[in-house]
Amino acid sequence: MSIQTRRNGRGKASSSELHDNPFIVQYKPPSGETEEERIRRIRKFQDAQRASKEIDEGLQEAKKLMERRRKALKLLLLGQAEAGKSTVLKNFQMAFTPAQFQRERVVWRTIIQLNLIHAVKMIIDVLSNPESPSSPSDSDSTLPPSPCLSNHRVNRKYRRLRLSLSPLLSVETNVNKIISNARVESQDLCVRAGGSWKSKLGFRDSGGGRRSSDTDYSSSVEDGAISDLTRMLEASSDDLTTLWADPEVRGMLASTGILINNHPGFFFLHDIARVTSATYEPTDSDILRARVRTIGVEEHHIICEGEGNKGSEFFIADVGGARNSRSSWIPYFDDAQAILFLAPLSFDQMLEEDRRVNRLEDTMIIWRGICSSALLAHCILIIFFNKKDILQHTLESGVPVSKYVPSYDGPNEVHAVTKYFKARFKSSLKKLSPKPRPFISYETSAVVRS
Ligand SMILES: Nc1nc2c(ncn2[C@@H]2O[C@H](COP(=O)(O)OP(=O)(O)OP(=O)(O)O)[C@@H](O)[C@H]2O)c(=O)[nH]1
Ligand SMILES: [Mg+2]
Repeated sequence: MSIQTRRNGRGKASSSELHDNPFIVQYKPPSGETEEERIRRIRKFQDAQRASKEIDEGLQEAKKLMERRRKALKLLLLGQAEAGKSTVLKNFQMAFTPAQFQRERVVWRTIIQLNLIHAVKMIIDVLSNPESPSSPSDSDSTLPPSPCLSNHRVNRKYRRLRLSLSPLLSVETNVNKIISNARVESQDLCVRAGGSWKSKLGFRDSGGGRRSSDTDYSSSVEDGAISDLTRMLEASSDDLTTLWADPEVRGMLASTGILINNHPGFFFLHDIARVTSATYEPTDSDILRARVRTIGVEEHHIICEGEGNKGSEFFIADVGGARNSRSSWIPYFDDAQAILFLAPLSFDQMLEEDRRVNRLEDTMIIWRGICSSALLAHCILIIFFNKKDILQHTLESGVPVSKYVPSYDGPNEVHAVTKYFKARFKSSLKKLSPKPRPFISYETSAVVRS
């Protein structure tokens, strides 16, 4: 789309080409043109030429990107909400683009602080209202409310703690508003697909680019809220430690049926002094434990940095797994070469978006849909039986698989349970796939760095 015409063999435009070119025609000198009009016309012509050149360069860039995209491997991460898709993506980024990931650490620090405060909020809600916990219990067991809250002394103690933590909670609300999409109802921190939430948390891409004064203003508001959060957390460290160390609090959480090991923020409660310190820098393990719910589809272009595979490229699409996000997966089916399907064997858990639906049952329904899809018939399917550590913990704590899956009559032990479900997933692929495909599976704990 260039103003310049195609050239003849000697690098000159032919007179007929010049004559026909609508851009040239538009800027032809009219008869009786004054000197002032001539200068104005030439300036306009030069502006148009500049704009055209920019469009040409943009098109060239887009063409190059499409060509690179055509050659690169395209992966699609699928699975229900909280299956671990974004965590697997972080593993890829840590392994293949460590320098880029290093620059993002600042973002994860704030997310982890918010995750920690979210867990504290959950505890406070339970303390305030033990008979109807704000977070429904994780499993479908119905346990009686805690008896310890009837005690007045205990109530007074929690009221004081809640009061002293209230400034921290209001700062958290401010930061949440900056980065989240407030319209989405969820227990978790939600972000819209795209990198803008990361830049709000201080991540500056190496590309940089000029910032307008408006951007400078909102950045300073955001930076202010984030440093308030850090300051308030440090000031609240002792209160948080007291709250978490209290055996009555633990007892009460246990009695409401909330499985604290399954909630991201609770992991950071085991390390309050470190995470609330003003100089806190998250480790890789912390970042893998951090939780941000994906809404929509985020596509990541990975250009490997390491020696062995430097310059190799692939595209990974990370999708939101909640039920109302699943229709946004379909446009990505066309292009995908391989699907990494995350299938935690959470046999005793319910979906957050519909507490009547068992998580593992839901995962199997999604898997059957993927196996039978004609659009995905050409795709390599790889299944990750993720959250193996949680499965182990659940089984060791005595939760019987047969209570949830009556057809299971094997031992209540990780190896046997995994083998049983693996066979069911494999059989669905064999039965439903439009053409034969190998069953490729791994047992993973995505929070452990590979
Ligand atoms: N213990 C344990 N936690 C995990 C594992 N994999 C992921 N998690 C945690 O589970 C939470 C949810 O993981 P995500 O990767 O955000 O889940 P997702 O599939 O991207 O979820 P959506 O974005 O809502 O679709 C995070 O706090 C992770 O740290 C695992 O193997 N073991
Ligand atoms: Mg996600």
